[in-house]
Amino acid sequence: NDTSMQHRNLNHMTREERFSEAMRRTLYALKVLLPREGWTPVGPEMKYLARAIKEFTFIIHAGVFIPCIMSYGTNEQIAKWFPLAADFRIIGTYAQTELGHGSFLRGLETIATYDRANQEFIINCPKITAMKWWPGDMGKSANHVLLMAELVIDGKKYGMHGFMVQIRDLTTHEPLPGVTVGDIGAKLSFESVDNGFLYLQNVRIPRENLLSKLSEVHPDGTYIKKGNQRLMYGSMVRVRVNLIAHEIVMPLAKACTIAVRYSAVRRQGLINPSKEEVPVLDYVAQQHKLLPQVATVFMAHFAAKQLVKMHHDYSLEVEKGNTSQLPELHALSAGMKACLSEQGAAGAEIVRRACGGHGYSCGSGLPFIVNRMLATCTYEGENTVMQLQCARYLIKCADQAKKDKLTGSVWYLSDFSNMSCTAQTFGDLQEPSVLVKLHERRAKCAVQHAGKKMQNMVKNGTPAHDAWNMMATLLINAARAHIMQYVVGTSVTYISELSCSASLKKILTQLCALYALHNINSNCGDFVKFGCLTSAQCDLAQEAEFNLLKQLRPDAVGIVDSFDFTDDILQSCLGAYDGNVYERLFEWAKQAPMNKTEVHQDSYQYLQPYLHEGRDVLEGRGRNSKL
Ligand SMILES: CC/C=C\C/C=C\C/C=C\C/C=C\C/C=C\CCCC(=O)SCCNC(=O)CCNC(=O)[C@H](O)C(C)(C)COP(=O)(O)OP(=O)(O)OC[C@H]1O[C@@H](n2cnc3c(N)ncnc32)[C@H](O)[C@@H]1OP(=O)(O)O
Ligand SMILES: Cc1cc2nc3c(=O)[nH]c(=O)nc-3n(C[C@H](O)[C@H](O)[C@H](O)COP(=O)(O)OP(=O)(O)OC[C@H]3O[C@@H](n4cnc5c(N)ncnc54)[C@H](O)[C@@H]3O)c2cc1C
Repeated sequence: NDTSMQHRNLNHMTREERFSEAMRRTLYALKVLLPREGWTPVGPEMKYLARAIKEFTFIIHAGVFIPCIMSYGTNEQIAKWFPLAADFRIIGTYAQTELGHGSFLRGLETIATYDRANQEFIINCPKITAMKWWPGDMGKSANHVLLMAELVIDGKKYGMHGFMVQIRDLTTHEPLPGVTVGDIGAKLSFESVDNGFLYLQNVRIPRENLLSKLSEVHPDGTYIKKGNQRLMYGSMVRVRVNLIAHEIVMPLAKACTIAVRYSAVRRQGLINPSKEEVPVLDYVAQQHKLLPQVATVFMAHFAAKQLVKMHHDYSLEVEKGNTSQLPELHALSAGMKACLSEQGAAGAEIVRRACGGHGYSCGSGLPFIVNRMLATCTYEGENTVMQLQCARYLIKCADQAKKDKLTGSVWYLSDFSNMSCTAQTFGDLQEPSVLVKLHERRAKCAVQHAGKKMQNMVKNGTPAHDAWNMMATLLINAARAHIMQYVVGTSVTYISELSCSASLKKILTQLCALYALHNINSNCGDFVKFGCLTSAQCDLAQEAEFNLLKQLRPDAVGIVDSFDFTDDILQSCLGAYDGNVYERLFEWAKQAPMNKTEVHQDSYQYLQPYLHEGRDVLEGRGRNSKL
């Protein structure tokens, strides 16, 4: 209810207005509303902030830069930089991606050369492709960057390391000498974020600015490794784990809220010719578009909670020096981020499209969500690259499963029990245990299939790297299958262990079954090819899904209302709680800057001569046109 937090109509603002408004609101929220003592930008408050603010700034500062200080800094470095960053007295970003490289980190070209005489690192972008490009908050906001660069000592390369580099003056905010920095221009979304470019030429930083938890450089230039170097990639794992809730589950929940509420209000056409026009939500085709996406919100939420817990447990182990869980966590977080962002972004577009013309209006609030979710498929690890990382781990585990009993998320790869499906009715296929088994079997077969294909190619003389490249599509499918079985399995377990009312558990169980069946029906080729289901059972699976749509239809609005988004955060004429869609759309349109005058003078000057000629002809004064 604080008017300082109320969103003005973003669509009627320029990009620069949105940039400064987002910064105003974010700082107001962080520095005025939150209790000063005790909170940190990576604490639970961020979840509520991210929920309450439609466009906030400092996502990378809070979600990546600060956690990196904690992950890569020594205790002294954390003590120096964390308080400054947590209190926004320095603003940072995570500068890793370059104009020429984003996925292949070993190809990054920015160099940090150690200058023993002065005990400094000299930072250079040797050519244009080495320029840092994309980091959020970097164009105009950040005055520091956590720069990921190749460490070089006496001509020898030591790989990517993290360096704290100040890029702007803390008094004037002007770029420092050797620093060329700015905004990369208009993007598909994130209008309020100043993703930036950064060209560094002979910028000197103290030796102490190498974040040295995992490695350090002594004054004489001696390089010391201090831990598992793969932890250097740890910040990316954390962001992949965290962004699922913030950037996939929550936006999809907003989109579903808008689309389901609108579909309950919008009457269009007849089902029974003798009755009145129906709400489009009564069309099974509409239910088939919307309700599986509502189910995805819940299942992705449950699976993400499990992944966050796994990451938390892993972090405690790393503190004790045990990094044994890292390979599985990397594979799972990479696969989950890729597959759920793919599903979420596609799902948001499906529900937007289900709202017809008004879904194409920015007044619906849906284009904002769809465009922003599209970015989740690219940042923090491009999806294809992440799915292949996940597949790399699965293929290794499948080989190991031939001799060892596997545990963790890949345990099913060493499950050689009879997994044939005996379902005779569509009710059998709504059983959670049956759905879990089906997904495990499909995933196991998909991984083995990809592995077998590559082995056969190598046996026939194909180099392993070429076999990998040629089978990439099968490997990506295996990664998707693995994640789907993980999401279904963790969700079934989570719901079964949830202490809640029987009626709520019934709805959640139905949603879980709907998610699993929708996945089966969307990938039935795999389920038949791998012998998981017969063709007749595939028919039953479709029947089972349609039956669940019918069962869930009466509760559809109640379910999305449970996401509890305010009208202010939805910013949607279609999804407002009162359902007054048409009045809201009309009011919204009238506020458009285009309508601040009845005649748009700038364009009228071009039209005027022709209009006056038309007027004269119609009033009998003008000459007939040549046409
Ligand atoms: C007010 C604010 C309010 C709210 C904010 C708060 C919170 C918000 C929450 C989150 C933020 C939300 C949104 C953020 C928005 C935008 C953020 C975007 C930021 C970015 O995009 S940062 C840049 C991201 N870039 C990448 O992800 C690069 C991807 N590429 C790579 O990771 C690597 O290049 C690679 C893995 C593809 C290949 O690396 P490589 O060549 O070195 O490795 P190999 O493939 O040869 O494998 C070697 C070996 O290493 C293992 N490995 C690889 N990666 C990892 C890892 N990350 N962890 C552990 N192990 C890893 C791999 O498995 C191999 O092992 P093996 O045993 O040899 O098989
Ligand atoms: C909104 C947004 C915010 C961002 N914020 C940040 C940030 O704060 N900090 C930061 O450092 N970066 C940031 N990024 C950059 C982001 O991390 C990179 O865009 C991402 O890692 C992909 O790298 P790239 O763009 O260079 O694509 P490339 O790596 O060039 O990939 C291009 C395409 O090639 C294909 N491809 C690449 N490698 C392979 C492979 N091994 N196998 C098969 N196909 C492959 C894929 O289809 C891929 O889409 C942001 C990006 C966006 C869009």
